[in-house]
Amino acid sequence: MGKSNDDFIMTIDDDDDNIVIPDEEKDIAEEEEQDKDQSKAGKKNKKTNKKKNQLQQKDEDFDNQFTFALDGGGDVGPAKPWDFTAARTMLKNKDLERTSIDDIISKKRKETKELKKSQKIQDSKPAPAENDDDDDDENDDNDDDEENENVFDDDDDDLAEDGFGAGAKEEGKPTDEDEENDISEGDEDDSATDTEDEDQDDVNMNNSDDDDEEDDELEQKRKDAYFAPEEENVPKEHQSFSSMNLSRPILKGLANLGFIKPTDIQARTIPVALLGKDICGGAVTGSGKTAAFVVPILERLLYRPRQQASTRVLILCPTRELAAQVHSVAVKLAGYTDITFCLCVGGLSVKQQEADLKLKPDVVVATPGRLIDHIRNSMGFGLDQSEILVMDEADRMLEDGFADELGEIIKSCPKSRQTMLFSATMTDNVDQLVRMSLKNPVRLFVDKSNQAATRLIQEFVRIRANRESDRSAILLALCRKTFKKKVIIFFRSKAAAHQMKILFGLVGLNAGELHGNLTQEQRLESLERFRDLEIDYLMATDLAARGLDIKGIDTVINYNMPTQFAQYLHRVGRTARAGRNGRSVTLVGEQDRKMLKMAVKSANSAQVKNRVVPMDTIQRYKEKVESLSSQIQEVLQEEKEDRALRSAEMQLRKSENLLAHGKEIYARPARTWFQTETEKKKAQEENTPKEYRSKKMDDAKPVEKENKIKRGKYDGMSRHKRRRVQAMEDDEDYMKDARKQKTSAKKAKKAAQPRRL
Ligand SMILES: Nc1ncnc2c1ncn2[C@@H]1O[C@H](COP(=O)(O)OP(=O)(O)OP(=O)(O)O)[C@@H](O)[C@H]1O
Repeated sequence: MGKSNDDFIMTIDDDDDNIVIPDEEKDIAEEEEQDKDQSKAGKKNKKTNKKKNQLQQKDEDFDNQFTFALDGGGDVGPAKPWDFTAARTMLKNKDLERTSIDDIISKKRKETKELKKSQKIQDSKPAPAENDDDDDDENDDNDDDEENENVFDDDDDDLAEDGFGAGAKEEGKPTDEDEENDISEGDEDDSATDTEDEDQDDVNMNNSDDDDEEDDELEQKRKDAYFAPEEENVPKEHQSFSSMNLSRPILKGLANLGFIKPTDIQARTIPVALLGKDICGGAVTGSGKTAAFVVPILERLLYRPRQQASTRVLILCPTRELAAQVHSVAVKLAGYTDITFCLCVGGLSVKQQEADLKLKPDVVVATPGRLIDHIRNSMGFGLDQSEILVMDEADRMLEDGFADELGEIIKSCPKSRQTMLFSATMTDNVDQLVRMSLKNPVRLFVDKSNQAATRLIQEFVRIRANRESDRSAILLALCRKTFKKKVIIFFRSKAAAHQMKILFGLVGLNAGELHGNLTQEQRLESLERFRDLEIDYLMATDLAARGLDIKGIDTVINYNMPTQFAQYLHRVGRTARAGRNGRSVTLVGEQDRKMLKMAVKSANSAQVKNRVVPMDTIQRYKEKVESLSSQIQEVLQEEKEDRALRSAEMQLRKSENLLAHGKEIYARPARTWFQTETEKKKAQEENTPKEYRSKKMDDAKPVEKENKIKRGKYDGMSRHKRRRVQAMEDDEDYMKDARKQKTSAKKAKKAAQPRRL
């Protein structure tokens, strides 16, 4: 039956060997002590343990084999390599009070406790012990903690019992054999044994490989013609930054961040980028791509003519937070130079940015939307002097929502510029790169594409088809018992992230949130509080999936498996960064099987684990969640009312402002956008891109050839459909690659076998 699923199922021994979760290693007695009261003393205790664990873990979980750990690399940088100082100075509405969901939640908790107390007092007749327990289960945190003690034991026992599944054993089926079949299906392709089954499998695969081969050859020819040959352009392997001919101020900036030895992507990118070549770069998450493009930019800028200030470099990022982070790292690296920067992202004061742009900063770090706003509406700002264009998370930029904006930005840059693209999931698809207008780029792919970091343990918790309603209970159980700090949890929607934050708050877990429904101030604050260990859990949407670098995130939990494999890699890439250990836990539904297979296939078997949450634990937490559902609704309602009140206040202010300064306000020129209102609306409604695009192209004459977006095959599809199709194509490509690798390995193996005479 191909490969057994032993490699995949986590046994208790495996667990001991491979899983280092400090909280689980504590004495049960110590846990009892800590869990019994969550009052002040308990919290203090938790903090001390938290610190102890941090210190202990610092030494234990760092991978000394990692390329840039030899000199202390990943571990010696400052605790806060970035901050949001620049972003904070540009916050709008600083004086406006905002809703504090935490206040509403703690008020609700207090009310519940008081209600419970008064019920007990009123009840003159002592309740039978059993009822008392039930009552406490629903409302009392301390008793809930006692449940956890049992749960700790349960969890340890049950980790290996079921082949793959939450509480599958309790359901009585499927049998272990069924489980093995399911999992080995996915594993078979990786098996090294020469079983008949596998040979059959190979025959099937080879058929499709034959079909693919012709296409591949053509594609390969196109690539050979398009890309600059790498060997010619990479002068040599660099073991240190000083061997790269970098100037002293840059070396000092690097040392200041604790960067002593370049990472692989830095060693390969910096020399090529210094030659002014276009670059298409890919390396796993957390491998130092930011410095790989910032360092050569700074070095080149040191030699800029200084007579006349102009904006020479543009760095584009898909999210505001990532842009703020890149800006902050760049400013720190340039700490010993006179290079100037400006952060241009949505959600922050346009006026302040306009003022900064007037000074013609050397480098602008921006999100596309706000940048276009400035190109159109900020007097005197343009990109006609730009010499370098960088697109971080470039593959994301090519997706819908960005593609049109990108075309507009590229149109504003001179053709002679240097262009560099980076992403952990970068592809070398020629069509895409032509669209990004790269010229004869050097392809610098350091790691095997579509892989997670080597120090990442990927766990999966199965959610059976009829048990989808268990998700919140499972998440709560995992967080109460096992993953207690530095956990980022990804959700598909803002509403789900918000509701879970409320649920966590109601059970006394310290959680924050990061998604698009928050004000920019709240978003920055959440990230900083999470970075500074003030909150243990960050409930996030994919807004936080790419690029964010928070030192020491222990665990990434995917409440839902993302629908694209690349997105999965970016999410789990928030941990196990810069050579450190990390763990991801993904709740996998029946519909996610394909994605699960891809994750398993792309990892070493030692990296992949199965986690089982016992059925009785799930049941207990489910009851808890259900008992809190009305309170969640009340909190949401209160929040809604508060928001309505605030919005009314804002309207009032606005009207007062209009009355007082109406003339001045109406005299200002209206801000324009590169699309007409109708076009914008149309694009937002995500409909018929073909009509929209062709109209825009006709309007914008003369249009540079490079901006003509040829995407005939997606024409007429809705945005969602197109994204789905593109994601499926990406995934197909990945599977194709995997099959190809396997076939060539097999061919090589056969070729290596001694031939009969
Ligand atoms: N040469 C170096 N020595 C030590 N640490 C480094 C070095 N280069 C980068 N780092 C650290 O590695 C971490 C990851 O870097 P960075 O955020 O640039 O990764 P990335 O490859 O861009 O990740 P992602 O794909 O998630 O965006 C950061 O904390 C950074 O400070």
